[in-house]
Amino acid sequence: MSDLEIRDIPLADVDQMMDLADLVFHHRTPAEDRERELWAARRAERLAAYVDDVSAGQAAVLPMRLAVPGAFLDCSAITFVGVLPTHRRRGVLTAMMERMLMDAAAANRPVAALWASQSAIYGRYGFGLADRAISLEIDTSRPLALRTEPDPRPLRLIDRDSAPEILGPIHTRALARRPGGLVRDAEWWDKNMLPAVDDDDEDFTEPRVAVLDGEPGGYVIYRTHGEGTGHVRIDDLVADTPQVEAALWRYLASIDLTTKIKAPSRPVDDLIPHMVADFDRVEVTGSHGALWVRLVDAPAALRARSWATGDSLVIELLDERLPANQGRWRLAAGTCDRTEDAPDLTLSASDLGAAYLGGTSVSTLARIGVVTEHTPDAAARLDRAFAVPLAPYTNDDF
Ligand SMILES: CC(=O)SCCNC(=O)CCNC(=O)[C@H](O)C(C)(C)COP(=O)(O)OP(=O)(O)OC[C@H]1O[C@@H](n2cnc3c(N)ncnc32)[C@H](O)[C@@H]1OP(=O)(O)O
Repeated sequence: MSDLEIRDIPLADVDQMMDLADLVFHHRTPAEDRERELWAARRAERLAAYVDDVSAGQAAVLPMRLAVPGAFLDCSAITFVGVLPTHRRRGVLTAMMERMLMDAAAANRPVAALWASQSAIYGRYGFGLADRAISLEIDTSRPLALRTEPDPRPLRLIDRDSAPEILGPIHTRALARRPGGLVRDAEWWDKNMLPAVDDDDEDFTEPRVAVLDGEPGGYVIYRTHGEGTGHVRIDDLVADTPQVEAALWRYLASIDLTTKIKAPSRPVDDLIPHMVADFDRVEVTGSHGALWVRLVDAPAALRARSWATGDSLVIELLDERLPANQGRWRLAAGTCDRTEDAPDLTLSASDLGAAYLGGTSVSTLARIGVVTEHTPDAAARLDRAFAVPLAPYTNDDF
């Protein structure tokens, strides 16, 4: 291997990061998205990998807080990963990842998380796919009857500038109920509600924001497209109660000159497929992987997480990249202690990352042979302890 050195990227060079991102992702970022990405790059910890003095790769880490079951944890949110096509498969990403995980540990962030461009990349670094999302389409060409009585209070449309103040508290309450989301500050709301270019290149309006005020309350951020047979596309929909959620869906379904709602990202346990009186009106059109999670300080992350049973069991954690995690741990509510006791099950860092938010069944991982049970029912016991009332879900782009 040639000489490889990791250096910090100075603030003055963030523009070049956008250029490298465009090069490796084969696109040209439109001006309005570029502004948002520059904002993210400026607030990030930025690093470049130099090979023989050539800047061959980059990555960035946003210090964020991740909602995990029963707690919020400091998290290295990894993004902007790219390596020049001329320098691929020579260990550049591996060197950057080692540095980012080391930095996360030094900064006392118990977890790291990312959105992967390809599933094949990050398991080797101890990341596991911790949640998924589904996409839905709802036929609204006729009135949509709901089985849940909608909250009768009126909605109002608000200015995007009011979003942090009004939507922020509703979003924060939702994070406490459902793991997988990231804490948003005022700047996040501001930058992430800029018009974005649509994946399907359709001509959507700017985001509209409808709110049901109070507690319980809720909001929906959506865009509309077309006339007559146009549709509504949901960017974000959050409600404190199923009744508020029903009120938001009823509102969206009744917007004139539209015949369809498209929801590209909803939780896997979303209520709307069950809420509609006629199930045929809702079609689940897809499912995609969302957040990949890595326990950087596994004992700290496991102690912080809520535990749904009074059980206690021993895991043998395989984690060669972060040896402080490696070995046997006795787990119980609020407890993760080193032990010499025989393990109930053996699992890898990436499988623990996948299971940590409660969105991946350890029993399934045992059935496919990647988690090893040493005592009967051990995987099911860990599943019961990791159980969460609402499936993890991530709708934060970073
Ligand atoms: C969080 C994010 O930002 S996701 C965005 C990631 N970026 C992209 O997808 C942009 C396009 N791709 C790239 O820039 C690069 O190919 C990267 C970043 C994916 C990989 O960078 P590289 O420097 O080539 O990775 P590196 O050489 O360290 O590879 C380490 C290992 O991962 C494997 N690997 C790397 N990328 C891939 C891939 N896309 N698919 C399968 N395996 C991969 C390598 O084969 C290697 O395996 P080995 O350890 O068994 O030999």
